[in-house]
Amino acid sequence: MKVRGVRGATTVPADTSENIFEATKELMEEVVRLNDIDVDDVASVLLTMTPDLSAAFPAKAVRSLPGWQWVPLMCAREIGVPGALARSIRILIHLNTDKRQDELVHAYLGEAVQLRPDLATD
Ligand SMILES: O=C(O)C(=O)C[C@]1(C(=O)O)C=C[C@@H](O)C=C1
Repeated sequence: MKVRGVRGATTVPADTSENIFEATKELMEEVVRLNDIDVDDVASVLLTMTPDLSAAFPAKAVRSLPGWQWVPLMCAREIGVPGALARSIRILIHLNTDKRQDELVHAYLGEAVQLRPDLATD
């Protein structure tokens, strides 16, 4: 078992707490599904949002998932690089796993697929 990182990113159409909550839950559930993650193997989760998002803490959405209330979470602001993809939420899950780093599947949903086209699966 080693600690590995698995990533995800998504966007929201507007800066509302509902959008942030729903998009974060959807993204987390997709990364969990793609990698068959057991919450007991998760060390921590880092979440970032671009500077144009501030209506809610995305950590709250993660904590609402069944079994995730004890996982250490941290939200931070993404660097505001000019021209970067707007209204973006990113997650980095630190996971204890027997998988190699290249066996983990990262999820870039919707418009966020353009952030890492090299990782696109479809
Ligand atoms: O993977 C992403 O979400 C990206 O936007 C790409 C990238 C990178 O260049 O590796 C850039 C900024 C983020 O903080 C994380 C990773």
